[in-house]
Amino acid sequence: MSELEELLAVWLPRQRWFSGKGIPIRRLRILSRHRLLSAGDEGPDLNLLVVEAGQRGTYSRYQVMLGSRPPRALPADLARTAIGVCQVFGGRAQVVYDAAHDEQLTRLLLERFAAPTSEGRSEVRFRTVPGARVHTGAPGRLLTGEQSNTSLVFGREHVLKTFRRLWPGPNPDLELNTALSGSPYVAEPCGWIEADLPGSPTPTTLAMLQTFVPDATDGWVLATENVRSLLQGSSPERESSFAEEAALLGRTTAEAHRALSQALPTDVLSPGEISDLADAMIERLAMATAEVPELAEHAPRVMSAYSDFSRVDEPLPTQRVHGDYHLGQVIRPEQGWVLLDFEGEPTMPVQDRRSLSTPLRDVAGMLRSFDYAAGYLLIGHPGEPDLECSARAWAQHNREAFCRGYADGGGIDPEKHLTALRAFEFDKAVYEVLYEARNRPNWLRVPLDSIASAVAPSLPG
Ligand SMILES: Nc1ncnc2c1ncn2[C@@H]1O[C@H](COP(=O)(O)OP(=O)(O)O)[C@@H](O)[C@H]1O
Ligand SMILES: O=P(O)(O)O[C@H]1O[C@H](CO)[C@@H](O[C@H]2O[C@H](CO)[C@@H](O)[C@H](O)[C@H]2O)[C@H](O)[C@H]1O
Repeated sequence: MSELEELLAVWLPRQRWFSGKGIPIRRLRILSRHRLLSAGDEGPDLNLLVVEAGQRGTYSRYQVMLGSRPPRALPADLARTAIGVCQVFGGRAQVVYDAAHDEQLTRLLLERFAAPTSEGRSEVRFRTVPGARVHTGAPGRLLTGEQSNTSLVFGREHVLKTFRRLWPGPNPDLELNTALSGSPYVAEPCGWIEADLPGSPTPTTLAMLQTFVPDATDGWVLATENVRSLLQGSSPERESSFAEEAALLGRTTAEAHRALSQALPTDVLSPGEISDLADAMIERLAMATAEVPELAEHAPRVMSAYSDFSRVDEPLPTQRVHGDYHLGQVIRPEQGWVLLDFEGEPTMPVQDRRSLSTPLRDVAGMLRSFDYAAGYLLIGHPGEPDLECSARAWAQHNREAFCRGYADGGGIDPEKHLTALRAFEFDKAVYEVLYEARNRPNWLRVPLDSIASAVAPSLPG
């Protein structure tokens, strides 16, 4: 490996968005590198790298936005983002760092959208949506938090989401946001960055530029504030006030699903295909149990739900769906809920995430999230049965409200598909067990407890 590759092999696994945590990187290769921007002779430069990390024989691609400056020219406030000192494009040694923190560079990045050059044959292209206006001038402020990607907010105008794990072809987030463009359910897409990468016949999406939705709070924050205040003994009206939000979210979800089904292909799952889907769930359960042995004691209960699902003999409509739907993926400005992040589950291969699925998968994801909001607040209160009872009642109340809103909004009635819904909820909970074990071991109890306490298919009510 080159000097830079060695440095990146150490830096990459420490990043929140690195999806291969816990498995050593055996080999790291820079697949492509482009000097995107240069602010002058003394830098800084913005270099866009696509690297391939090899772990246990599988190779994953990641995007790294690398800032570089002459040594000793790194401002003090960027020192903590330094990766090391090495040559980037040959020539003099440079200090290299995470460019997402460098406002001088992120400001220039936005300007490239406003003034796309004639870069038709360039390997990295900035694209703007016809008719979209890009407002420049503000630096990109890095959004912190538990993110799978890296998002930069420019004033109150735009968000640039740079995709970290790269998969060949169009990114589903861009694809579905574009399909819903003009609707009130999404932030308007304004542009994207794409590149031709080795081994991929179609351009790969590197980043997506959207309008910023100002004065919005995300659903996870709203829900956990509500359940927390309830647990602290505030009045029951506060519980019902969130149920109204949950019902509106259900309705909005149904409307967004309908808009997606009108804009993009649809199909129907035959009973045979349903049985194949149940087999895939069983496989995922086996994989997760091998990595998280605590799952084993609950496996019979989960298997029985999958087995009931495999015998469902009525066709299920399918379409493009969100794929990783939870309270952290929806924000609430004054005018209503807005859906974000249509990328699907970050670790799933992109061809699976782009395939058609039943909208019940998203319904199940959001129902799990109400359980999560309650379960998360119980982490610090083990062995408090009254608290547990109130938190679970909160979750149930909001799950019911969401399902009612979904059916009222014209979606398929979740109450009429309890067997399928239960299987999808378990499948999501199994995914969450793996996700938490790899990323937030302190949270592992949340999905495990849900699996342990799930009762017969009586949801909702
Ligand atoms: N267009 C937007 N307007 C306002 N906030 C946004 C917008 N897009 C993203 N955000 C904020 O950024 C967070 C992360 O965005 P998301 O697309 O879910 O990224 P990731 O895939 O990294 O989780 C969201 O929870 C939300 O708070
Ligand atoms: O980074 P993404 O938002 O794309 O999704 C991943 O991370 C999520 C956590 O940040 C994770 O969601 C799980 O935790 C949420 C609370 O933090 C909870 O609302 C969700 O219901 C639960 O699944 C998501 O699964 C993962 O793909």
